[in-house]
Amino acid sequence: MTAPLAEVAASNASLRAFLHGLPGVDRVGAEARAAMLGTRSIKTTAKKHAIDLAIRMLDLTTLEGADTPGKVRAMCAKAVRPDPSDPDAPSVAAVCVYPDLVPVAVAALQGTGVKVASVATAFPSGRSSLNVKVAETEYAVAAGASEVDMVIDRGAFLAGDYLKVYEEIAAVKAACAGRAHLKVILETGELATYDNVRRASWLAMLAGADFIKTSTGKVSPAATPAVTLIMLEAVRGYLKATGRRVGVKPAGGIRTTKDAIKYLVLVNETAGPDWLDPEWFRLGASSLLNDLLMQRQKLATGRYAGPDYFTLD
Ligand SMILES: O=C[C@H](O)COP(=O)(O)O
Repeated sequence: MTAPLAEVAASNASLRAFLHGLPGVDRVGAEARAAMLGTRSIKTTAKKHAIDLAIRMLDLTTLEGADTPGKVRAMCAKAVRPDPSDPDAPSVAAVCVYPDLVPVAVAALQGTGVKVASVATAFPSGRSSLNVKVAETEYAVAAGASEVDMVIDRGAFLAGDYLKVYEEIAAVKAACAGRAHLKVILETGELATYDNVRRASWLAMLAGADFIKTSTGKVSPAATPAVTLIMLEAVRGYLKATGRRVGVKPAGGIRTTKDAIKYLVLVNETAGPDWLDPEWFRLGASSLLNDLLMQRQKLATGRYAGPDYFTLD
């Protein structure tokens, strides 16, 4: 980190000065660029590659109060071998579950290479004490989660208490103890402005985020191309300023292959092709995988399998 950036978190005033000194987002320009990139068509040969890449980048997610060990085990089986009729179909990157289901997912995925991500820090609201948030993170990591998806304290952020948000992220990062990657969920649907999305992205990265993630999937709007564009610009700028690469994860409401491919185009054109890797880009989704598999099979055979061919997402 350059010297001035290292000093940014010395106080709330210095954080505020830095974050409010970032260039303002041109809302109309960002939305127009995201929309324009969304209309790019790609060749059929590239489409097969894009679908496989999207599967490899997928954080297959279930975050429901009604989740059961059986549901998580079934999801893990699907994560490893999404299409039982095609051994060449790639596995997803990770499954994402609530902390108490981490042991179930870890047992089911042992030796497969599919990672286990746990939400933490009083997901989705983030309303609890720091002690509880840190304890929940420690619990998930001790249970074997190799990725932690935390939420920021949006109340503190919107009240201008940037230092509180920074210190919380840093404490959760410390609780990951070098054993888990930290994804920081900004919950962009609650941040009110694109300028705030840019500020929250930088704040999370300064505090140690390995990934910045758009949304919990519990708030509308969730991921949008324009918000993701702003976050991709932020990670590109942060790499330039510090030499450290941070990943990006749009999540929530991504349900179709068409949408997934739009995000891949956005990554390629905004952050650059170095981010086109599951190490640096993920798609968080509970019900995208079946559409990717159906489109994949359509490309291979020329026809769609019936909608009930694949097990339910
Ligand atoms: O992190 C992922 C999201 O919670 C999934 O949201 P979704 O159910 O809208 O796909």
